[in-house]
Amino acid sequence: MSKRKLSRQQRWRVEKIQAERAKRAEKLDAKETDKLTAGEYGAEQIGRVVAHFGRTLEVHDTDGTPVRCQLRANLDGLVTGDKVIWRAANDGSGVVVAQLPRDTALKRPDARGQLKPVAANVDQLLIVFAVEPAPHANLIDRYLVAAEATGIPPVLVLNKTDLLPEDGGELGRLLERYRKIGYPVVRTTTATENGLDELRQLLAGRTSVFVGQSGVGKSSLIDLLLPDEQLRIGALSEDSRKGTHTTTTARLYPLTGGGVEEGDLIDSPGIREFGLIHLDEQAVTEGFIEFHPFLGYCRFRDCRHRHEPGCALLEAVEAGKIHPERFASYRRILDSLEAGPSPL
Ligand SMILES: Nc1nc2c(ncn2[C@@H]2O[C@H](COP(=O)(O)OP(=O)(O)OP(=O)(O)O)[C@@H](O)[C@H]2O)c(=O)[nH]1
Ligand SMILES: [Zn+2]
Repeated sequence: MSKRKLSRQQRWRVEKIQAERAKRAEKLDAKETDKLTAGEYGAEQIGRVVAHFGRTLEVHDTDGTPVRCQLRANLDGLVTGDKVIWRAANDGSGVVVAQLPRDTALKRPDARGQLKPVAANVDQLLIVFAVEPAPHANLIDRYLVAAEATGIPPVLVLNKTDLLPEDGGELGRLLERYRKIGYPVVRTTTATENGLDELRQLLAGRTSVFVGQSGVGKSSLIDLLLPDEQLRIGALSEDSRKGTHTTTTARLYPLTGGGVEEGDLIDSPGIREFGLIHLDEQAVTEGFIEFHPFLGYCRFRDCRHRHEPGCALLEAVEAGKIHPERFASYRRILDSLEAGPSPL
C-alpha cells in the first residue's frame, strides 16, 4: 500500500513506533533526564509543529489542541510540519524532547545561499497557475521540475476558470496534456464556490503547500479554504513589500469543517517563492517524468540529447511519445541553467 493511501490514524500509529525507536536512540543529558523522569513532565505524546518562534514552538497534539512548547537543549533545526515527541508541564506549556523522522522536507536557500528546510512532511505541492496572468511558455514545467527534485508530488491547479472561454481555451488543453503525463490536475475558480469541491477532496488527509507566481489567486483560494483564519488577501503581499518575506516562518493551518479529516495547509510568503535555483542538468532531465522510460537508452552514455545519433529521447519525440513542446521546454530550461542560476 502506498504511503498516500494510509489513513491519518494508521500513520500516527506507524509514527508512534518510530517515535519509540527514536527515543531509545536519543541520549538525554543527565540533568535533564533527572528532571524529565522526576515527574515534572507528563507522559510522552506525539505532536506536530505548526509554527516556531526561535526556540519556542507551537505544537498541536493529536487532537489539534495547541500547546506552547520549549525545545529541549540539543534539539535544533525543527521546522513547521515536523512531527515531534513532547511532554506536558504543569502550567499548560510543554517541552519537545525528540524529533520524528521526516518524510519530506521543502528547502529554500538562506541568506548565504545554503539550502535550509522551511517545512517538513509536506505531502503535495499545489502549483497554481491562472488564466490571468497567463503562465509564460515553460513556467509550469519549471515548477514541475522543481517539485520533482523535492520528492514531493505536485498537483496542477488551474485557477480563474471563470475567465476561460467555453471550449476551455489554450490552457484547458495544456492542463489536459499534463493530466495525460500523469499529474493530478484540478480546475478552480474563486468566483463561485463550486470549483472548490474537487480541490477540497485533493487536500483531504494530506499536508499541502500552495506555490505559484504572484496574482494567480493563491491567497484567494486559501482564504476560501480557511475562512476563519487571519489570512486575508493582500496580508501576505504586504509583508513581502516590507522585504520580510524570506524570513517570515511558515505556519500550518488545519482545514476543519464537517468533522472529517480535511488536511492541512502550510503557508508563508517565503514558501510560495519556490524555484529552480539549485538544480543541475541531471535533476532537470529527471524532472520530466515522461522521459523516465527512455533515460539510459541513448546510444552514447554521455548523450546530452541535442543532436546525437541514437538519442532515445529525440526518438521518443519523433515517435510522439514525448510532446515536442515539453522537450523544447526541457531544452530552454537547460539553456537557462547554463546561463547561470535563475529563480522562476
Ligand atoms: N476572475 C477571477 N479572479 C480571481 C480568482 N481568484 C483570484 N482572483 C483575483 O486575482 C487577484 C490576485 O489574487 P491573489 O489571491 O492575491 O493572488 P496570489 O496568488 O495570492 O498573489 P500573491 O499574494 O502576489 O502571491 C485578486 O484581484 C483576486 O481577486 C478567480 O478565480 N477568478
Ligand atoms: Zn539522448
